[in-house]
Amino acid sequence: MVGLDDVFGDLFASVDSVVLFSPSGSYYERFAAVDDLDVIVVGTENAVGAEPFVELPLEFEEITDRIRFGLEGALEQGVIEDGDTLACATSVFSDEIDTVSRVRADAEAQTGIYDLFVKSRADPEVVKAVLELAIELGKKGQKGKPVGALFVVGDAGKVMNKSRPLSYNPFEKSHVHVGDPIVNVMLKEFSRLDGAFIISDAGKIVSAYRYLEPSAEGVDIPKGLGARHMAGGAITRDTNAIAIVLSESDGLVRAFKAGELILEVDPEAY
Ligand SMILES: Nc1ncnc2c1ncn2[C@@H]1O[C@H](COP(=O)(O)OP(=O)(O)OP(=O)(O)O)[C@@H](O)[C@H]1O
Ligand SMILES: [Mn+2]
Repeated sequence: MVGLDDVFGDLFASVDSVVLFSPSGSYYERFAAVDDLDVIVVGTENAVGAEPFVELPLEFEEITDRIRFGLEGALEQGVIEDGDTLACATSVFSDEIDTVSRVRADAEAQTGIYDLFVKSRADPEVVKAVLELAIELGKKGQKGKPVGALFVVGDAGKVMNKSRPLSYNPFEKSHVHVGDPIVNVMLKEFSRLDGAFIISDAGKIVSAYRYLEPSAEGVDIPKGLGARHMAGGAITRDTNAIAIVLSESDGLVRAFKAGELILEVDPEAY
């Protein structure tokens, strides 16, 4: 195996920082002990008490999403710089770190996936809860049948002004919040019905059954997506809300912000 270290060593030669994705404590300690090495930890929680730490809103199954999100967050937090070369160490096949990717941080290529959570008007926990709900709904369907759903999160007053009721609002006088298990059951139940759910910055369910009437001018969403996605995308251009859409037809969960598609995940992968 002579020379193998040299060849694979190129992967981490002269990197600016090492980015560890959800390392175990002992794994992290080994890196932290190396002199003059910038180590950044990325994960859904800071189990190793690392500094700097970049929080992931969910454990992206796709390694490219995971790394992209982590690096966008690290750029936003100023712990790496545009053009830095990074060795990103993550797990693909097991719970342990088994893969290293050499990646250059590119501020130009930002997808906005980090901003979606952290820089949205809505509380990141709320965005996370809605995304998880949409993924769960996509995975299981409703009573075994695929369902679609549209959640508009944040800037609820303005969203209400740009929409109208399709039916009586079951959340009219209630003060319930997304993330509460009982509320999630209700949301799943109501997802069979038409229209959008409107959720406030703090996660309060403001309304179900809303028909969105945003101006679709200047909205650039991929061709082939229908009215639900168009309405969801467009409302995020017209307001400071974000939209999380579960497609009944292709089963994917998509997130829109500022009129653009930011994130696409396959619930089956979670
Ligand atoms: N403007 C709107 N506001 C709220 N909900 C809407 C709006 N337009 C469509 N919908 C909802 O989306 C549902 C599906 O519509 P459509 O098939 O055109 O959308 P789609 O983008 O193709 O979504 P899917 O991938 O789930 O089929 C409608 O039955 C309706 O409940
Ligand atoms: Mn459709």
